[in-house]
Amino acid sequence: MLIALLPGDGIGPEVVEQAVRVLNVVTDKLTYESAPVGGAAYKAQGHPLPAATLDLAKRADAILFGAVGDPDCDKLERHLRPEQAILGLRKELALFANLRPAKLFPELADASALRPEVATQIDMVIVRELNGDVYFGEKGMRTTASGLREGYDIMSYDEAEVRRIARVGFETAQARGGKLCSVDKANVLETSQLWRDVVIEMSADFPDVELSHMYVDNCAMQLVRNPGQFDVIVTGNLFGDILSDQASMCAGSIGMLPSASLDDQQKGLYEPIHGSAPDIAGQGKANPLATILSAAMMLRYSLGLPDEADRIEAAVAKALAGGARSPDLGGTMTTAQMGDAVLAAL
Ligand SMILES: NC(=O)c1ccc[n+]([C@@H]2O[C@H](COP(=O)([O-])OP(=O)(O)OC[C@H]3O[C@@H](n4cnc5c(N)ncnc54)[C@H](O)[C@@H]3O)[C@@H](O)[C@H]2O)c1
Ligand SMILES: CC(C)[C@H](C(=O)O)[C@@H](O)C(=O)O
Ligand SMILES: [Mg+2]
Repeated sequence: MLIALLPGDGIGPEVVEQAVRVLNVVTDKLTYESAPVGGAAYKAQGHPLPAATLDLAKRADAILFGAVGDPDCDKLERHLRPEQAILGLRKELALFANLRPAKLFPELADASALRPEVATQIDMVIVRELNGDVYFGEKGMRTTASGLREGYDIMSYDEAEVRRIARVGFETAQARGGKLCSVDKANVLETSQLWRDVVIEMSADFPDVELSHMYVDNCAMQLVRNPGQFDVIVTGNLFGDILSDQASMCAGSIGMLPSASLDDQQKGLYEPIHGSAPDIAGQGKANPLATILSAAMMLRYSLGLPDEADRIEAAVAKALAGGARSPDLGGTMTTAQMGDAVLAAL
């Protein structure tokens, strides 16, 4: 099976390297092809998502992605910025369902920003819509009648978009604890009112799922107050982006959270939820566990290798139990040493 490796920028290549080392030990069924993406691709080829990179992503059985983002590129026209590469891949491949599991490894209770007795309750999946919302609406800069510069980004969802992600939310809840919390801002936004109406309509097909609704500002607060109340959260693109970074820190570190971005078949892109972390890039300080756990999700969701996925996840737990800690977890181990610790625990 062909894996497209898209390491990207900053710490992306550093963490992907460790994930490949781990994959190579658990299975010999994979072949790899790499391609530049993001700022690296812009600098080499003049575009953040070159045609050959997109073609590889389409041909591959699954994609393992690092991160994109480069401060050198922040002043480029938007369509040339590194971030357009990940947005383009998600859209071109119709990867609309982003699963971001946030679970506290018990050994990391002291790394969480929350009190240990609160943090240990965290075991949730955030199901984030990935192809719509304010991310993909009409946007631009214009001048108002009074001569002021004005930026605008249109937020919208149509009912079919809401239905397909809500279905993933309900089904994810069915396979877990049976609780789904739909997060929106229906008290202010029409986009959210439609979201809520459609989710309620769909709940008739899932009588076994206990559905609740929460405004996003309250959800941000509840994630810190009592994260154990959540089983599955389903939400839009922007709210899901923000809430998942917050959930990551409740669960110990942004360097711990993996993700799967799925289409309606088996195809998936797998990446840590964090970015290219320019502040620590090239220093061996990046925690590779989010990417290693993303590789495990890839084995499970796209490649039909659940036992190998279990093996990786167990090795990560064992490495943490054995004291493996990168700086974000309060330790001093390098990126490669964290990879070594997982390999030793396999
Ligand atoms: N999917 C993606 O490729 C993706 C995701 C988020 C941000 N970005 C991009 O990354 C760049 C930097 O963004 P940012 O600083 O807001 O977010 P970031 O996630 O890159 O970093 C935020 C903070 O978390 C730390 N951090 C992140 N990952 C870590 C890891 N694995 N181990 C240890 N510490 C880690 C960083 O050092 C930094 O202090 C921007 O260009 C942004 O657009 C890309
Ligand atoms: C880099 C950016 C476009 C991206 C997003 O907003 O989706 C990132 O923050 C993420 O969480 O994957
Ligand atoms: Mg994000």
